[in-house]
Amino acid sequence: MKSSLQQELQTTGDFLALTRANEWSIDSAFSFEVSCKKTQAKSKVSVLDTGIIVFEPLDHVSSKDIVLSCAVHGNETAPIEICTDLVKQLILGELHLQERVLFLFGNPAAINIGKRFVEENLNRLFSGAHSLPQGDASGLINKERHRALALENAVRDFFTQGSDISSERQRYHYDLHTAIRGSKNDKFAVYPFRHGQPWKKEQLQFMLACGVNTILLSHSPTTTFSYFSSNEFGADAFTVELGKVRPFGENDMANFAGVTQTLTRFISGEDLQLTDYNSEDFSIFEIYQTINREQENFTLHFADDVENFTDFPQGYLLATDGDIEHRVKQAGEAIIFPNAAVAIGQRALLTVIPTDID
Ligand SMILES: O=C(O)CCC(=O)N[C@@H](CCC(=O)O)C(=O)O
Ligand SMILES: [Zn+2]
Repeated sequence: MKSSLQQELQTTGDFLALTRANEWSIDSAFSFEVSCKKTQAKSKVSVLDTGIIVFEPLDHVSSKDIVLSCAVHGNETAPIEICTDLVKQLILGELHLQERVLFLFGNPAAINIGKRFVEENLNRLFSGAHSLPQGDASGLINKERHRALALENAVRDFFTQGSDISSERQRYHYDLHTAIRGSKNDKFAVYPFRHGQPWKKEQLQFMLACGVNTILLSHSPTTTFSYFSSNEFGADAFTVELGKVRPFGENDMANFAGVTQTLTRFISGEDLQLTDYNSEDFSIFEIYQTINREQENFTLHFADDVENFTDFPQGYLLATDGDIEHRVKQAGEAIIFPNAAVAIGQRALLTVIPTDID
């Protein structure tokens, strides 16, 4: 017998509503079949937990396992709207499903309060960090830590089950975010550390098709979600920043048409219409300084409305952390993700310098 959750979901396709109504878990998982109204292809839809839903083609063998995540930070609404819309189209049979897709709505309770997180920043809890004491949250067992573990398990199961279907598969994880500040480059992506493996031009071409022409290359392991999937499962993974944090309904979705269109084509197996790689199409940076807040008394020495990718002269004092001064070391060094209010021990600022991948 269908549960009321299932009935509601199959009628409305509104997975965000189900997710928001169940902040940390649902009573029991459920699954059902849908047929695409255009192609008649059948898919299996499995709701594994709140905010965790898998779509799997039933009529053909797929070759890609795609993870699309949003709301790892609860107030980053544009990605939530994009994923909600894709999920709705799939549930209502309006979009052909070619590949296996796992959608994750990371932090439903944080969505409900319109905040980045409830107790602890979820995107600092992956690769097992949920089980380690860290920063001023040392020793805490909170719901975000449980959620990080649940999300890790969902990704692990999804990729592992894919390998049972066929051996030659490609894995992807695009973790969709928005930046707290405005950015000179409105859409950009963090390419997690690849431990010396080459940066993939084809992935940058995919980003470009999404309207993302600015890439930050990371040179060290992090506890972010995209690094987890890249490092542990060999997925092509990015943290993708789509504009600036705004409340639901205030996003200019036309600004994200490239992302929506490219993700739609990707999951439905249409030609992605990627252009040939041309370095001039991109602004590529490498992460140069990672400045953590280590002291109670941490100050940034620029205004709150200074945008991401603003550069400062060599020697400029960017931040003081107690007695420690953090200054610009190189001409062209620019700031990303400044946030003086992070927990002690966490990243308060990145700097980047221009580079290329040739
Ligand atoms: O704008 C900001 O300050 C933060 C936006 C955001 O949530 N960014 C991610 C980036 C993750 C990564 O480095 O891959 C984060 O800080 O978690
Ligand atoms: Zn975010």
